[in-house]
Amino acid sequence: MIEFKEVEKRYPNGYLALQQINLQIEQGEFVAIIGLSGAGKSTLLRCINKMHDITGGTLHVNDVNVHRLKGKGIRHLRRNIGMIFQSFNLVTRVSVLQNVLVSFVPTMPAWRKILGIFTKEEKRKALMALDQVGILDKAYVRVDQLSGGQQQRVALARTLAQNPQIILADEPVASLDPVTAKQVMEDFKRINQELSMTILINIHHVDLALAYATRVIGVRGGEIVFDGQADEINEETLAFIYHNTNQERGVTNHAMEAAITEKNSIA
Ligand SMILES: Nc1ncnc2c1ncn2[C@@H]1O[C@H](COP(=O)(O)OP(=O)(O)OP(=O)(O)O)[C@@H](O)[C@H]1O
Repeated sequence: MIEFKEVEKRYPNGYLALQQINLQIEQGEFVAIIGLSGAGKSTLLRCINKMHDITGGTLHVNDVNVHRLKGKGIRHLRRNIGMIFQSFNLVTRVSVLQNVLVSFVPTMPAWRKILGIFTKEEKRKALMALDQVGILDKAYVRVDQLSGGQQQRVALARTLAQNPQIILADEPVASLDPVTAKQVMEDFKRINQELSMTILINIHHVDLALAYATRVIGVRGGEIVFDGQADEINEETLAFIYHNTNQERGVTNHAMEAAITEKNSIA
């Protein structure tokens, strides 16, 4: 379980990015975090694996107080929490399999790290992870020969090979075309359902958030302003989450209507 209690995050320059965050996420949930750019979605996600340190309140992951962790404790936490980025973060000049095998490096003895030797079992697990995301046939292809969607699947396989309990995905489909974005969301959904991994996904595509996640958290100005089931979301709640005094209301409403129409067509 991930548990935020009265969490605050103030950046060193004094900017208060998160305040009064109270949240409980049970193992196996599929949560989408939505909100305007700058609302605090990435900050919220990155506090969970201690990429950012909270500056107030408490944050526990499976009863471990994240703020207190140091060195080995942080490495252990991150072995249990996979992270997926918009930019895939792959080494594009080597093979798909080599990229997935990288997930074992943190737990390998130093001599194997230096020589780059992987065991049969590690290779088997890496190939299984590629199979889980449907790109086993690409195992020996160089990453730079794959499409964006396939590259995001490699990133997902690399995370799966590490067998985490939680996957944090920061805008994983932002750079993909709509069809590929849906395929990647399907991968997340399948992994969530079949492996009971908790998935937390930051996403700008409200339509995809509503179609695939079971729970939606709306962040506005560093605070949680909505927390409920995807099917509880309507135009009014979206207007509240996406309320921005600097934006033309008409434009915002148009975007929301489009999102709801799209959600209904996906569902
Ligand atoms: N290192 C930092 N130092 C100071 N302020 C920061 C830092 N990182 C983020 N911020 C600010 O904190 C606020 C929240 O940023 P965050 O990246 O969490 O928003 P977001 O909702 O994920 O936005 P986006 O959807 O554009 O990625 C923003 O106003 C941002 O400018």
